[in-house]
Amino acid sequence: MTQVRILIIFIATLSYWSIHLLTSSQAVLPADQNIFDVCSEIFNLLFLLAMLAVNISLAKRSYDADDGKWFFIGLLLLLCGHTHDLLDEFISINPLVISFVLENAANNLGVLVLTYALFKWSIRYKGQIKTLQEQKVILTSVSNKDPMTQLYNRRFLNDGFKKQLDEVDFAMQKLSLVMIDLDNFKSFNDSYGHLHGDKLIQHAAKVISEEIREQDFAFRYGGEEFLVVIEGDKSTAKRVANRILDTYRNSPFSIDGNYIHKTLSIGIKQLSCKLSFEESLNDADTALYSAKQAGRNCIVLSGETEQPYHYKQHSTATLVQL
Ligand SMILES: Nc1nc2c(ncn2[C@@H]2O[C@H](COP(=O)(O)OP(=O)(O)OP(=O)(O)O)[C@@H](O)[C@H]2O)c(=O)[nH]1
Repeated sequence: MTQVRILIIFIATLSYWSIHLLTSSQAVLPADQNIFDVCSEIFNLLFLLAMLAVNISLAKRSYDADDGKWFFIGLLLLLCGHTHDLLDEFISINPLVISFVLENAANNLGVLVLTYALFKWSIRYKGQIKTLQEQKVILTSVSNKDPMTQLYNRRFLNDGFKKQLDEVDFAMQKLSLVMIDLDNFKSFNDSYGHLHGDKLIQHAAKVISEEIREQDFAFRYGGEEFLVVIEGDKSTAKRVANRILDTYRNSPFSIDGNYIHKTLSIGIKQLSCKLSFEESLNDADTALYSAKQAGRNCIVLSGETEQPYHYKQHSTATLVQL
């Protein structure tokens, strides 16, 4: 809508000055061309009145009152000047100083005020665009993030992130997928309730965000499942995964003063040009499944020995303890 308004004002201003220049060139014509001057002045006046009407009608809608005021004053001044021009064809206005003020001062001041109004408007318009751009950034970030954990969501993974990965040459840049799942989360939920379950998911997300580096991306992949895309090969990914597992296990998390024993299972797959992203994701998921099968609380690297790397041997599968 604002663009349309700017276009209307621009075309109107351009037409006005084109007509004005064309008609004022008639001044060099002999006096018997007076009828032409009168017609052109009437045309100018009608044109200014039309612009005033547009201005008033815009002011009645959402048009900014301050900008509208300056456009209005500018147009009124021009109207004054041109009314004088028209009257000048029929009567001689005395004293001369009034004639001079009316014609020159009103016209020139009118142009000045209109220029000021346009300048002011363009600055405000630029400001509005900047605000809109900032709002767009905020909205994009909100729609890319999971509201519960503030990690990236699956929509961003599927829509934006995968497209970026298409352009990566995996021979040059090493990237790895780290799939993380909270162990025995169902029994935790059953024992402590969903609200505490949500808190534990948020806690895990916090640990993950704190343990990865700036260049890595963490997603909430499912309910209690996370995906981290690590910049680096599988051994770098393993180091980061180890850190996450270590910190998560040892981080304090208690309910009603009772310490909660908690662990994670992790599957790792390095991305390569031989496999699609989906296939690599599948492999990471399979590695995660192997980690679960191996008794949880461990890390499995896909495609290697499939032997789980146990951060610390944990004999029991029931990891929720008071
Ligand atoms: N509180 C809470 N629970 C969730 C959320 N999303 C999924 N869940 C629950 O997470 C549980 C996942 O259970 P399972 O898939 O059986 O996994 P698990 O119990 O962790 O077992 P393993 O993965 O084999 O260790 C289900 O009971 C879901 O209802 C969530 O946002 N909040």
